[in-house]
Amino acid sequence: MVFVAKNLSFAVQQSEILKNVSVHIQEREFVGLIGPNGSGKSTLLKNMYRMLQPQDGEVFLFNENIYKQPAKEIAKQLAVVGQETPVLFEFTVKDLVAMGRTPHKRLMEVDTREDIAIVEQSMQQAGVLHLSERSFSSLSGGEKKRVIVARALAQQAKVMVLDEPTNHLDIQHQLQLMDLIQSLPITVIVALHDLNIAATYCDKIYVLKDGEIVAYGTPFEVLTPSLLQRVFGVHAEVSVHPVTKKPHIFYISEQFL
Ligand SMILES: Nc1ncnc2c1ncn2[C@@H]1O[C@H](COP(=O)(O)OP(=O)(O)OP(=O)(O)O)[C@@H](O)[C@H]1O
Repeated sequence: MVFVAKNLSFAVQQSEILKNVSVHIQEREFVGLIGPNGSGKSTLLKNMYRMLQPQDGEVFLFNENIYKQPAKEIAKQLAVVGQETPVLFEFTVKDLVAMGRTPHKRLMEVDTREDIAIVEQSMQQAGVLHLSERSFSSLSGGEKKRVIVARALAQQAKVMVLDEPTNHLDIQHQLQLMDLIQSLPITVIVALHDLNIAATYCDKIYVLKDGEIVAYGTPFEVLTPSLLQRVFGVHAEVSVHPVTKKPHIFYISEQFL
C-alpha cells in the first residue's frame, strides 16, 4: 500500500468530525472521496497530508508514519491541491509554480536548467503557460486552481491529494484536468462533489457520511440508487454511459417523482 490512514479519529472541542476512518490506497490507484457537505472529506484529507493531526490513528506514506517524518521529506513524495489557497504575497504564476521545486532543493539553491524546464512543462500541462508572467492574485478562480495544479505537478511527487480540484473550472477544464491527472503515473486521492466525474475517473470510491466511511468499492459497486438516496438524500437512476461504459447517474428532481 502506498498511502494508508488507519483508524483516524479527529474532534474539534466536543464535536467528532472523523470517527475511526481507515483508507487504503494502492500504487497508481485513482481513489475518490465523496460525501455530502460537512461529511468530513476535507478534514480527512488534511489529516492525511499532515495539516491536521488526529487524536487517534496513524497515516502511512510508503510505509512511513507521516507524523514522524520531516515536512520536506513528505513534500518530495506528496503534492497537495487544497480547496482554498491563501497566497499572502504578490507572486507571478511562474514563481508560484517554481515553488513546487522547493522540496527537491537546498536552502537558497538557484533553479537549475532542469528545474526551469520542469516548471515550464508543468505550466504547459495545466494550461497556464500563457499566464506565466501574470500576478497570481489577478487571476480568476479557475485560473488560480490550474496554477496550483501546475505547482503540484512541478513537485513531481508520487502521490497527489486533491480537494475538489474541479471547483471553479468550466466543463472543458474540468475534463482536461481530470484527464491530465489520470494520465500521470502517480497515486491519487481526490475529494469530488460531481459524482459523474467520480464515476468516470475513479478506480475506487470511499463514501463519507457524518465522519464515517459508509461505503467503499468500484464506482459500479458504490454509486447505486439506494446509496445515493441514503447518503445524499436524492432520487436517481444509474445507467451505463454509452461511450465510457462507466456508471452514469441521472438525478430525478422531486417534481418528476
Ligand atoms: N475547526 C473546526 N471547528 C469546528 N468545526 C469544524 C472545524 N473544521 C471542520 N469542522 C466541521 O467538521 C465538519 C466536516 O467539515 P469538512 O470541511 O471536513 O467537510 P467536507 O465534507 O469537506 O464538506 P464540503 O463538502 O462542504 O466541503 C463540518 O461540519 C465542519 O463545520
